[in-house]
Amino acid sequence: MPKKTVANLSASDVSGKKVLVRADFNVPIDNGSITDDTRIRAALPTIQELTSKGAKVILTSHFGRPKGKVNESMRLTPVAARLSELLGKEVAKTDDCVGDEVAAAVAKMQNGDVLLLENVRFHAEEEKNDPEFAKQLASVADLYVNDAFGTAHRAHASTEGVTKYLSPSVAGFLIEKELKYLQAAIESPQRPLAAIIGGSKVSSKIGVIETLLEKCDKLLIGGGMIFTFYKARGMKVGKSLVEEDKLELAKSLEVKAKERGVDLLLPTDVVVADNFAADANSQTVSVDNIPDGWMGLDIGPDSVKTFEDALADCKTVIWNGPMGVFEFDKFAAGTEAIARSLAGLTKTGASTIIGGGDSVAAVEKVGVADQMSHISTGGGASLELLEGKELPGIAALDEA
Ligand SMILES: Nc1ncnc2c1ncn2[C@@H]1O[C@H](COP(=O)(O)OP(=O)(O)O)[C@@H](O)[C@H]1O
Ligand SMILES: O=C(OP(=O)(O)O)[C@H](O)COP(=O)(O)O
Repeated sequence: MPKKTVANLSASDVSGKKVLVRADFNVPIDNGSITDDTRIRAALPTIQELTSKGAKVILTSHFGRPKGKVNESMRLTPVAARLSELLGKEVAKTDDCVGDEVAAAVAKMQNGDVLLLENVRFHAEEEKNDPEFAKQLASVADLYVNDAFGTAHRAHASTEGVTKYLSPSVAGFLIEKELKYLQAAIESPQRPLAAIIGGSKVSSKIGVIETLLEKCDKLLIGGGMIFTFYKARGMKVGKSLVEEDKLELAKSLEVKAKERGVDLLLPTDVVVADNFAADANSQTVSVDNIPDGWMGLDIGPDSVKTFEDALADCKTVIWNGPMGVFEFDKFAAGTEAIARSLAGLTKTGASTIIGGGDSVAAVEKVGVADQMSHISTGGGASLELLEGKELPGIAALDEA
């Protein structure tokens, strides 16, 4: 069901109104400095739309996993500072997200002002989706906008609970954009549709692989999970990563792909290392020739070529998870080649979608992030959406 969005709100719906906006400001911070402000910039269109229409914008977000207690290193103070710079206006911040201090700060707001509430996960009630806490959060506002795509798969007080106390409850522009690309890719893609799945754990990607087998024309698998597939075929994988309890599952996925006529491609050569380290000794071998005691840490050049050929005619490509241990330069070539290949595909008019998490870091490392059609701001959320799951933070919003 399509959801109501900020675009459906008229100036009179929001002018002079207090709008609680849930954003995902869970950004990487190192020693108090934000190292990647993508998620903050992604929230700006919604904030600016609301302030330009005369709303008082009250922002709420979590940061990290403080487990329901105040944690000084997880305050949102650096986010308020960065927001002030990006918006070109003062963004005040409270020391808590509920209580008298918040009520007083909101009472002082003028139309067009922006206020940031402290990390909502300092209260255990947030993750428990406690109704009383949700009511308290909602009490300072007139209406609700959820733009926290990265947290939309969590049914928490600030993402789901508050919608029961605020009306209207609508989606922000970021959630609208994420749904537009991710849902279209899976529900009504331009074909051929290819998915590239990498990363380290079969167990965490199994749901998405199963769903993609129903939808894709081609499924390319790389990363650490390929060795579970090889071992399931009875091949030797040396010291490579294997999930022993997923061998049967890997076999059944290959059978399912055949039955459905999906082209399931596994690498034919790999770069192996004599230990898991940036400076390990390495060699490229065929996958049926992995030496005892060595571990596969990247896909090899023949596999890159096979993957590139398979992708060449695709009109939609979804990518989630690196092809190898790209954090180590020696084992980054496969991931980097796929990133470049996708950048080239975008130029041919294909829709290229990066499903969050480590693949985003990879396309940024290669410098081709701006050459992708869409880069999701949610790792877990985009995976759940691609798996066909309902995201509670979106399901709870008003229908259009
Ligand atoms: N061949 C491999 N062996 C071990 N780890 C790998 C391999 N290929 C990729 N990885 C690791 O997988 C990690 C990314 O996994 P990610 O996409 O977050 O998903 P998940 O761990 O849930 O499968 C990266 O840190 C990368 O180093
Ligand atoms: O960073 C996030 O998730 P992601 O790493 O899956 O993209 C979100 O802010 C959600 O955080 P959470 O997984 O602690 O609920």
